[in-house]
Amino acid sequence: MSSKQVFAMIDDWITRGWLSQLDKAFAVFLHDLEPNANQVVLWAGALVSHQLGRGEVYLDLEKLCLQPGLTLALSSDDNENALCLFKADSADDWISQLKQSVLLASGAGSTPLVLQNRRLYLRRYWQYQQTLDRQISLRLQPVRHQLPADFQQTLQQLFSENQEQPDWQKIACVLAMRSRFAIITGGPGTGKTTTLTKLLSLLIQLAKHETDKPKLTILLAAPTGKAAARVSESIANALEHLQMPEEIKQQIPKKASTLHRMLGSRPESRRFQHNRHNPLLADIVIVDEASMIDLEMMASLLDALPESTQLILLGDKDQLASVEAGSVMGDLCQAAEYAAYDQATLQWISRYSSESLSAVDNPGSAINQQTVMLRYSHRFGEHSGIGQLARAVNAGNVISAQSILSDTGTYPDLKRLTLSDSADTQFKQLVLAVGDKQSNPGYGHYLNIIFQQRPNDADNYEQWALDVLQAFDLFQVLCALRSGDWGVEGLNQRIEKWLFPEIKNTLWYAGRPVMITRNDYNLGLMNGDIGITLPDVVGKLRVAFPGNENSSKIRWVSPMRLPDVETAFAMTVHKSQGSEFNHVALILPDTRSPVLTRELIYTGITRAKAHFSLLECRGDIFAQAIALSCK
Ligand SMILES: Nc1ncnc2c1ncn2[C@@H]1O[C@H](COP(=O)(O)OP(=O)(O)OP(=O)(O)O)[C@@H](O)[C@H]1O
Repeated sequence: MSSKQVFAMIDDWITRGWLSQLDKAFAVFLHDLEPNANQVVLWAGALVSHQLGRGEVYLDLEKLCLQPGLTLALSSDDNENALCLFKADSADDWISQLKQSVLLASGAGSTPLVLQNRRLYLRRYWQYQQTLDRQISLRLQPVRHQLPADFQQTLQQLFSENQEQPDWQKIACVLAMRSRFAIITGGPGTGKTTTLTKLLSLLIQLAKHETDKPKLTILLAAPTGKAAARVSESIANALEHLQMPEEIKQQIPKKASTLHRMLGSRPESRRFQHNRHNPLLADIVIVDEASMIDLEMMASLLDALPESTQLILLGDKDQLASVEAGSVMGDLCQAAEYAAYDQATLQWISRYSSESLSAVDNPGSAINQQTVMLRYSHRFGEHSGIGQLARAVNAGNVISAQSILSDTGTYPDLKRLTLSDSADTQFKQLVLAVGDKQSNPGYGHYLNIIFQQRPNDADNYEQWALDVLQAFDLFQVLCALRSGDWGVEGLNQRIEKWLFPEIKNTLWYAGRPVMITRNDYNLGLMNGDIGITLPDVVGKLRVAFPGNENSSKIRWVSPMRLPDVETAFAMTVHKSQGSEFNHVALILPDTRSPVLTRELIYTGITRAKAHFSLLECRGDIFAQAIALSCK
């Protein structure tokens, strides 16, 4: 096939919606670099770019030849003919043709493509992966071969009230004392923050014992402002309930910053102020909501850490991966549920925690040895429909998930609605509901506060705005897609009309919630931050954003200074990561889509703290989504 024919086929794929102009542009770029490049190189370029666009950092050639439709997540059912091109070849055929090109190397160099273990990368992403592998493996070496004699007693005291058997929280602490890398994963309310607080108190005591260091430098971060605010709140809560000496409590950080702020972001640049030449000064760095971190950000973080810094990652491995390329947390936590510990790890656990775990037939990787999965949700007990539903979805158990959803007698925190059309009245009622924290709130609640509780005096303005922001957080409509009647765009238009029928041709109005869609370093507003448009003391519209992570003061911004925002009555599940709402209404579209996966449904459900409503236009989409996993 000539290059002209390849580009004609790529155009056909673009028409089908399978590839983008960006993917073609990358193939054209390769062709410009090597005009004689064979067709495999051009296709490989377009497909690596396509995979990156859907969050995959490499193209798996083996999988491509076996299951092209699935590997590339192509949306149509009639893709067989178009894909026979790939099925005819084996991965070895692809590799031997790729290796003839000057555009590809199997490691160091400057070629745009890198082939490693039958995986094809863009060089930049291969480098990120190298940084990640190297920096993590450095930290996996044990730094302690034994712990002080009185350590066990301190540990027993800290965990004396825990009822779980085995006590995974205790095991997580013991393992994290061994080396400079640890992962603590678990669903919502499994005690990640509580465990972290206890772990930090142990590490502070240990450092005092080992080095008599007066104070450890501990940094706490999360990928978004909202996630940083949540972890700060959880740590403050945990510290309130834990018994430990005041001098230790004082060393535990109470405020998290965003990763961007911690690393020192620079306007209009992907690079950070902190890197290997200007490392962060920290003994311990903790990152919460680590499932939201993409490969580039994780590589930047690791690049900025001195070798001696201990890194602790917390998060829920079963949540959706970041929107950007690379499901780092999911990859690092592979097989975490099997607790595939080797003999050395089992001995360490039993020696210091007195927990005895059974040996497994196939012990896992070095990363597995430093990973602990917390399994018992202290927030969603056995009677919580949200907890039960999340577990069934996560296990891919369609029958159980369906029956939990239908059993509203047993689980009053769940609701399931089948929508007749886009103007369904039940949906409208749910959105308009006033409710309050206890009953199912809709958007009527925050609007009541705006229009009925607006203070007459300037003194109470700040508090009123805080109340509005908190009330808006009680309810959120989530959806899977951006476009279409059931995507962010269609839903935002409809909900706006329902709530503000009198508003016409006006972009800005009192009550409009907006989400930032692009980092604005000058204003200190990050992609995903949400603000509400409110009239200020003299009636002029301004947008109220919660204070940044180190302050609880409202940040008032003029709408004129916010070019990159969109209305936020509905947001994608992806954008909702790191946030929680009392009531979540998850709307599934009326057509199948490769983005509708088990991880998306699980993430949507677990954003709900007290009430979860599933809104469907077609009965089969929920079951199909649960059956499809990103893993
Ligand atoms: N072992 C335990 N026994 C009893 N209650 C616990 C235990 N561990 C945690 N909790 C309680 O469960 C609740 C959730 O704990 P925590 O905030 O640590 O969980 P998390 O996994 O960090 O939650 P999130 O997913 O929201 O970040 C808190 O009220 C905490 O006090």
